[in-house]
Amino acid sequence: MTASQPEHEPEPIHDAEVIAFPARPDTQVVDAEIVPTDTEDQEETAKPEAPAATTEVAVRPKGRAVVVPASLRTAAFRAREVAKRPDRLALAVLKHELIFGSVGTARGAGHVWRWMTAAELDTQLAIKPELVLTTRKKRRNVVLTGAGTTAAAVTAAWFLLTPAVPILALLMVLAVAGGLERRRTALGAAEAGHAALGGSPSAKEVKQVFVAAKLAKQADQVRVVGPVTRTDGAWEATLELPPGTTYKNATKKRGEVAGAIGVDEVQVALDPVKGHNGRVKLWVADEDPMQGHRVENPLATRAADRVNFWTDKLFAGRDARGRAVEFKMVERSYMIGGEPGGGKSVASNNVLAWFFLDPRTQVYLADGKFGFDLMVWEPMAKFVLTDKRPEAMIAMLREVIAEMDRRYKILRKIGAPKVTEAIAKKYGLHPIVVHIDEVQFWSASGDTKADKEFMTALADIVGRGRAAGIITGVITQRPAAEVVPTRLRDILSIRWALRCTTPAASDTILGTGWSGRGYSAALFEPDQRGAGYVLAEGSSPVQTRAAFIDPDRGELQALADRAYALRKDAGTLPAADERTDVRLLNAVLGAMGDADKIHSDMLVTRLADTDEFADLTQEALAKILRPLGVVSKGVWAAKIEDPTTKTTRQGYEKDAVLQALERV
Ligand SMILES: Nc1ncnc2c1ncn2[C@@H]1O[C@H](COP(=O)(O)OP(=O)(O)OP(=O)(O)O)[C@@H](O)[C@H]1O
Repeated sequence: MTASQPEHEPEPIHDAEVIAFPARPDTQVVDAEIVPTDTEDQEETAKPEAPAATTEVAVRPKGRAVVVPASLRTAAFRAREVAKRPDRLALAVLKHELIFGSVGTARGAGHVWRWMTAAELDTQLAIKPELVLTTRKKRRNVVLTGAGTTAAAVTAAWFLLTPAVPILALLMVLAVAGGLERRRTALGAAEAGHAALGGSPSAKEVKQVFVAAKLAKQADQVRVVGPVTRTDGAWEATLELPPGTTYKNATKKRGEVAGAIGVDEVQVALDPVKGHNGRVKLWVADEDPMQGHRVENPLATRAADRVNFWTDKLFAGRDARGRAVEFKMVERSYMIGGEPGGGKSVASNNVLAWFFLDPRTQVYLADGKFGFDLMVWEPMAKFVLTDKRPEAMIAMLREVIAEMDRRYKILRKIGAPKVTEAIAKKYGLHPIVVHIDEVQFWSASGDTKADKEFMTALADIVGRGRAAGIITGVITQRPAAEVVPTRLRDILSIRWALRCTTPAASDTILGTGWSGRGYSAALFEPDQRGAGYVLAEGSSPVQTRAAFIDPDRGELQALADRAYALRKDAGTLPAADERTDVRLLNAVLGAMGDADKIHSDMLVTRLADTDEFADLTQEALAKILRPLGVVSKGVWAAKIEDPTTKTTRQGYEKDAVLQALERV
C-alpha cells in the first residue's frame, strides 16, 4: 500500500492532527520517500475514531541530498536503456536512415526523370516538336551513359575488389539522400517557398501548398489533374479541390497560396476551369508580371491602323500571363480610378487614342484639373470644357442629352432599339464619347445642389446613352462613395481600378465585395506602375498591366497626328473656332499685336488677360505650341518692362504662328 494508492475507499476526514517537523533552515527538501512509521508512533498519533487514511508519513532521506538536474537524469536513464538493448537502437537508426535515404533517393530519381524527359518543355511539344524531341534524346543519352558507367564500376568493384565497396557506396548514397531529405522535411511547409518548390515543382509539393493555405486538411484531399508544366517564365497546374471547396474559395485565399509557395501575390493567378467549379488552374510566375518591360499598345506600333468603333476591341494592356486584355466599347461606359501616380492618365490615353483613331467618333473632353493632360487630343475633340463654372459643365451635358433625345426620336421613328453601325452610317448617328477626368471636381465640389445636378445629368447619359451610341467615361484619383456614388458606379459597365490605397477604395471602383474575394487594387506596390484590375468582359476582374504609350518617345503625339490626319481626310475635324489649338494660336497672335515677334514672358503676361489661357506658364505654353510647329527661340524684341529697349530672349515669331494656323 502507498499513500497515493490506498487499498480501501478513503473515508471522510473528521479530525486530524498536524505533526510539525523540526525546522532545519540550512537544508532544503529536494527529494523524499514514504516510509512506514513505528507502530508505537502510530498508536500515539492515531486516535481510534480518526480516519485510517494512512499509516505513512514523509521523512527526509538519510544522508546528504545531491542535486541532479532532470535533463541529466533523463540522459542517464536513456543510456541505461540503450546499454541494455543496443541492437534496438541500431535497428531504429537504420530504419530511420533507410526511410529518409529511400525517400530522398526516390525524389532525386524523380528530378532526374523530369530532367531526362524535359518536362519543362511539355507545353512546347505542339509548337516546337523538334526542339523537344532532340532535347529529350540528348538528355536520355546523358542519363543512360551515366547509369551504364556506374553499373560497370559497381560490377567491377564487386568482383575485383570486395562486395563491401559497392555496399558502402550504396550506403553513402542513402546517407546523403537521407540527409537532404531530412533537411527538406525540417524546413517544412513554412519553407515550401518558390525556391524550395523550384521552377517545376512536383504534384505533391503543389498539393502541400493548398494544405498550407488551409484549402485542404491533407494533401491527398487535393488532386492534381494532369502534369505540373512549365510555360514561359512560369509553372502551372490544374487542381481539384476537396469536395465542397470551390474555385471562389481558392481565389479568396490567393494571398495564402502565394505565401505558401513563397512568391508575391501578384505572381499567382487562380483561374476557373470551365465545367468544374471545384477545379482551379494555378499559375505561378517566376518574376513579378506587373513590373519589367512596359506593355506596348499595338496602336502605337501598327502605324497604318485606324480603329472601327463598332467592330474592334480596345486594347487596355496585358494580364499577368501576358494575354491581351481587350474589350468592345459598343454600348459600354467606363470608369478609371486609382491613387495619384497609379497610372490613370496612361490608362486614359489608351482609351482616348482608340476613340480618336476612329475618325467618326465625336469626343467631349472635360478635365477637372483644367491642365494640359488632354491637350494632345483637344484639337480633334468635338468640345473641350474650359470654363470652370459648374453651369458650363451642365450646359455641356445638356447638349449631349439633347442629342441623345434626338437620337431616340430617330430610333423610334425607324423602329430600331439601338444605334448600330449601319444605322449610324445612314442617319449620321456616329459614336459620341463624354470623357470626364478628375470627375470629383464636379461630383464632390462641396456645392450640394450643383453636385446633385451634375450627377443627375451624368447618370441620365450613362443610363440612356448606351443604346443611342453615347459612351460615358469618368476618371478619378479619389475613389470614394461621395465622388462616384454607388448608383452611378453600378451602371458604368467597364471598371478599371489602378493602384488604390485601401481595399475599400478599390471596391468603390470595382464594386462592393471584390476585395474580400481576393481582387483588390490595394495589393499593388507603388513601383508596379500601371498595375490594376479591369472588370469588363468576364465575370471577375482581371489583373492587368496597362499598356504604356510613351509620350517621351513621341508615341502619344504620333498617335494624335495620325488621328488628326484621319479626321482631316474624313472631314470630321471640328470647326476651326471650336478648336482649342486654333483659339490658342489666335490668342497668341492677339497678344503679339503689331509686333512680328514677342518674348515668352511678355506673351504669357498678355495671355493672362484672356479667360481661357490665363493660367499658362511659359513651359506649358512651349509644350503646347511645339507640336503645332511653333518653337520658341532667341528673338530680338522689345523688353516687357521697357518697350523702348530691345533685347534677345526666348520668344516666338509671328510668321511661325501664322504658318501653324494655316496648317491646322
Ligand atoms: N502602364 C504603365 N507602364 C509603365 N509605366 C507606367 C504605366 N502607367 C504609369 N506609368 C508611369 O507612372 C507615371 C505616372 O502615371 P500617370 O501620370 O498615368 O499617373 P496618374 O494616376 O494619372 O497620376 P495623377 O493622378 O497624378 O495624374 C507615368 O509617367 C509613367 O512613368
